[in-house]
Amino acid sequence: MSESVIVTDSSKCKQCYTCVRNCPVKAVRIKDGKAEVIQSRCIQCGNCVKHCSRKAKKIKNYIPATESILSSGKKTIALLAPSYAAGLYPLFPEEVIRNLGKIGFDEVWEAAIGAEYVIDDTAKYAETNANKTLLSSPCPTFVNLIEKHFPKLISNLVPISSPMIVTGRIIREKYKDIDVRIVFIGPCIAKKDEIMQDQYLGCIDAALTYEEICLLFADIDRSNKDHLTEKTIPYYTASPKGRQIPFSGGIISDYKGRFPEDSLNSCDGIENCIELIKHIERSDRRGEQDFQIYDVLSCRGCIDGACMDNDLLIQERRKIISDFIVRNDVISNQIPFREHYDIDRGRTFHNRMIPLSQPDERSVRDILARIDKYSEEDELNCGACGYDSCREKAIAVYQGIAEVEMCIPYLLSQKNECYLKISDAFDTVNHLNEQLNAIFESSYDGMIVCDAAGKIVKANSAWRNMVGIGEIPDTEEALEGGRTVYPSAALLALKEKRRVTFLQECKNGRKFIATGNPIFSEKDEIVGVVTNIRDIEELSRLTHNVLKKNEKDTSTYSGIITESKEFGKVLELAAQAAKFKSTVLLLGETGVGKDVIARLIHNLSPLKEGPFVKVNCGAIPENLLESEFFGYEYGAFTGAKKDGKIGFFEESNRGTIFLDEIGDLPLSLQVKLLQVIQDKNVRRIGASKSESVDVRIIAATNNDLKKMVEEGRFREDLYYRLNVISIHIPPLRERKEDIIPLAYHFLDVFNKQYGTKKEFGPDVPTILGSYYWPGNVRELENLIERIVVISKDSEISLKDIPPYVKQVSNTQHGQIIVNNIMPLKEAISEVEKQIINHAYKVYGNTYKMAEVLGVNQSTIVRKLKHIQDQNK
Ligand SMILES: Nc1ncnc2c1ncn2[C@@H]1O[C@H](COP(=O)(O)OP(=O)(O)OP(=O)(O)O)[C@@H](O)[C@H]1O
Repeated sequence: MSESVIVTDSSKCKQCYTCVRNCPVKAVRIKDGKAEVIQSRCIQCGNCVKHCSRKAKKIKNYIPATESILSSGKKTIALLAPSYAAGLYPLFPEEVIRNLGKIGFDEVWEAAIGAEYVIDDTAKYAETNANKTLLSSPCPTFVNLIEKHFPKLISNLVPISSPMIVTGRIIREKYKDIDVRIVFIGPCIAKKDEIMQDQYLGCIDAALTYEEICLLFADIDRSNKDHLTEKTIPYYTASPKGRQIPFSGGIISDYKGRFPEDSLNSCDGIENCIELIKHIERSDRRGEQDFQIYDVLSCRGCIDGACMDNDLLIQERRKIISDFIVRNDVISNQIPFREHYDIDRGRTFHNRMIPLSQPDERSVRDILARIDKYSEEDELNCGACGYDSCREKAIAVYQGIAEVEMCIPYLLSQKNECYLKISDAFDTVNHLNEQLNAIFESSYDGMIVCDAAGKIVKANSAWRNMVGIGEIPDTEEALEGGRTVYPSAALLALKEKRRVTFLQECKNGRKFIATGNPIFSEKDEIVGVVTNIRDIEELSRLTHNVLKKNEKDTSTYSGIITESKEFGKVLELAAQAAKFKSTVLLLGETGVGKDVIARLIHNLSPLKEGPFVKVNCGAIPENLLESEFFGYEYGAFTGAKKDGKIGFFEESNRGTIFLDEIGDLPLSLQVKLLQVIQDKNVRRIGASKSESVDVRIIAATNNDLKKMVEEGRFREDLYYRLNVISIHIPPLRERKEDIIPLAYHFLDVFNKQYGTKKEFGPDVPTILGSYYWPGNVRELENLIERIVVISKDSEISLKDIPPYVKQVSNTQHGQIIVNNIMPLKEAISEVEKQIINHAYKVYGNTYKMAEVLGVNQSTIVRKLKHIQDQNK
């Protein structure tokens, strides 16, 4: 195989894929992001060279070879392509000939001389091969196209050498006894390849483009040696017949009269050529033949060759050549070439096709999936990769000539994802730093960080205040040296390479519990130490104050403890309801505080001086209910007290009757209750007349009364009578803020009750705060009582907490209660938000949260940030 005519300068290639896009035969391979021409597929049309804005495509340079030819002392002949008059414009032909002489050529020949033979030979061949469609062969790009991509049509090519080769052979025949050197000058890249073909070796020695010859001409001007090198050289010219070959259809224009006009056609432009080939293949298959001879040129004629380097329009070039065709007076010594040489003008063609492997459907889909294209919808076919469709590109990937990452939309989405990850990581780091600083600075403990030499690199204000130091001295002596603290936990931890805790005294006389924590590198070397100091006395004072403050804040409704918004609303509603005598219905699970609220309403109401009578409707035997509620007269029934009995209603006259567990009231009594509410009258059993009563009714239940009404277990009319003002008291798990204050409250209550001074140890309130509390406040109250009674030490520690509380707290197995119907996505994000918020309140530490919630710490940081942003 001949050497590459077009190569890529990879340092200039910038992955724009323009060459891939413009290559009509996909002869560009992308490897490691760089384009390279696949010589075995390249047809040297020059499209990639023309379209590369980076000028990264280089064509084989014959200038050095030409220069050595010119200085070889041998007879040198310049062979000008038939388009030269337009290609070298604005140089006029006479100037071109003169310049060629100046740079050292001995003669100039027009390749159009050989064209005359080619035209005749093609006609003769056509006459003897009338039964097949013939394709002219002077255009080397078109010949490459057939040989490398459509070899089936090789037999359609006219086996005649090009005008360049034919003229070259004539020259060699004419000067067969002389060692001549021939340099072809033309507009074509493919000519550089043609001269290297085995069958033409030794015919043409170099093939220059017009641009290259101009560079050599430029040397004349630079050397300013015009007068020294001036010589008149022979110039062999062709007839008009040969000179028209650079036009599209140039060969067949001579055949008028010789062939029927409807048997001749021309085709130019590479895309049209490919279409023509497909058309002929189809026609051949069908045994049809529409034209006998096609004159084919891959460019729009040689006048539009790949290396026509001037700015002329094609029409202007056409005009120049048309004028030139009939000019016979270019220079004084031009020699119209009329000699005849019987040389070999034939040629052979070869099948040079190297087929690429074809993938099956699955392989294509696999490749597409690698760039997130799973369905046809994902295939954008944007063409940015140089291929018309994602599928074509996937096939090219399979064939090893494209790279899967060449997809710009995919790369952009990757870039965005990457950017998001990086910015997330930055956010996380910043956030962590901020958090760390905030924690460090706001810590109640005094904290310092020292380097491996024991020099303080960071100290929080608590530490400075506690040890009584303003500025931290910038020396290793800052600690023990100045006896700021003694002994220094930091220095001891550094020395002993382990965590140390002991009582430490400061210069100002204060004593602290100090802990030094050495920090080790991955190589197990000490890189520093973090020390914290804690003033135990101060801490206990503070705890006491906090508890006192809590008591004060939460005692607006004496004995009722709350810190939550939810329960705060209940209190507000209760206070509002208390102002009127309306019936109030309290709804809520067992132990949530319905009793507490009922008493509150009574105490805040105008009836507060009157009685508050609580009746547990579920606890009274059914046969006694009526008499308990309404009382009875003397001798009303067997077993009745002698002097009769006053009922609950009468007992609560001018006060409040609190009907707890109202859902347990049998239907028979529900009717009677309804009457009392409506008539405000009660009649004792056995009595002849009713007594009026002035009672505020508060009912409570943990049942779903509405459902009971639907099921016929509770009277609807009574339900509406009771449900004038309903107050829902949320369960404790829905107002977690109340748990810890209530826990402290009950601790206080039972300490007083049992004469103890028990305290919660570390982590106990946190564990209590995380428990699910199905029995609500009552369960909490009972648990604290039990702990106070049972725990042995004055500090209540985790071992005193029953395992079921710890277990549920630790594993967060709390049941999630769903009250509303909402879109699942919203619900999930709401649950996530609540869990994260809750974990944050409980742990206040993203690492611990991550551990408990079973996700990465970075996920926690990101989600927390998202939640906080939402709340802004
Ligand atoms: N906010 C609160 N502050 C202080 N103690 C409370 C509070 N809420 C409830 N308690 C106490 O919790 C215990 C249970 O409360 P309460 O009896 O009011 O609940 P309940 O809803 O009426 O229960 P049940 O449905 O079982 O009758 C009581 O000892 C009560 O004093």
